[in-house]
Amino acid sequence: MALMKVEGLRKVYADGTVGLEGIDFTVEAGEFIAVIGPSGAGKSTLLRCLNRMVEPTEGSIAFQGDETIGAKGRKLRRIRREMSMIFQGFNLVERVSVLTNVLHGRLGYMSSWKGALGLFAKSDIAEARRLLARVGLQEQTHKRADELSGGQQQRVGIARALAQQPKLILADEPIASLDPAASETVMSSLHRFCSEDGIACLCNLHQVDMAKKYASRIIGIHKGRKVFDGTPEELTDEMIHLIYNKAPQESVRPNDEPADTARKETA
Ligand SMILES: Nc1ncnc2c1ncn2[C@@H]1O[C@H](COP(=O)(O)OP(=O)(O)OP(=O)(O)O)[C@@H](O)[C@H]1O
Repeated sequence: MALMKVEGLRKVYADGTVGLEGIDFTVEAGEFIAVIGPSGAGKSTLLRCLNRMVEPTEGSIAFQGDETIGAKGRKLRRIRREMSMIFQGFNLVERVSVLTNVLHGRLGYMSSWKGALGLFAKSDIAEARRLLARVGLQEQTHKRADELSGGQQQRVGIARALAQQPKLILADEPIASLDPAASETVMSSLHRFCSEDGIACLCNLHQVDMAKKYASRIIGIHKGRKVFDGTPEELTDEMIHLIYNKAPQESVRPNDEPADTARKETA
């Protein structure tokens, strides 16, 4: 069984803007997938629909065999804690310590009153410290999050995501705010930890070179439609041009389904 199976995913925003149209793909356990496409293509909408931060309009998202669309209460909480999110703007609580930010990754496993009071278990604190050492930030443990550089803050974001013990990490342009050196550190850390822990990752990226370097599979989106799904080797210059410059229905298959993909989906 695939870790995630997305079928016919469609999102139309309240103002009528079509964010996604007929998206189908599967994610296998441990796969590292980059999602690329021009600004406004629907990359963020896709990731946010997968964990229901954005409510999909139509379609199906099966995560570990459970339908995510329509899930509520405990079921939604369980789905979300096994699907961590990493954000472009880090989304740390700036005024609290680095350690506490990592511990926030454990909130989905705690009762809401314990979480509100910050009553973390000793084992969670030990694990958060271990994760901070893993991302090379043990010396920053007690600093306020906003005292760290952007690259360091994103490594806290990675440690927080790992604290959730997820099966899937959704990373929405994790390096868009970082300089080249910090971008490399963040991408190599994210890739290494996912690989070591068998975590799948869907990573939105603007940088095609980074997608080719780190992902085993690349999904290309143009105007809300999937126009490419293949390996880095299959992502030719022609395909890159297609993803970034031409609407599939205009350029590849007039009056037909979204452009053919370099690889057929496996169920
Ligand atoms: N809340 C919203 N209401 C209406 N339209 C929206 C909303 N959020 C996004 N959109 C639109 O949906 C489309 C897809 O946007 P999305 O942010 O998913 O693209 P993206 O590929 O992530 O872009 P970028 O790379 O610039 O972040 C765009 O046309 C965008 O303007």
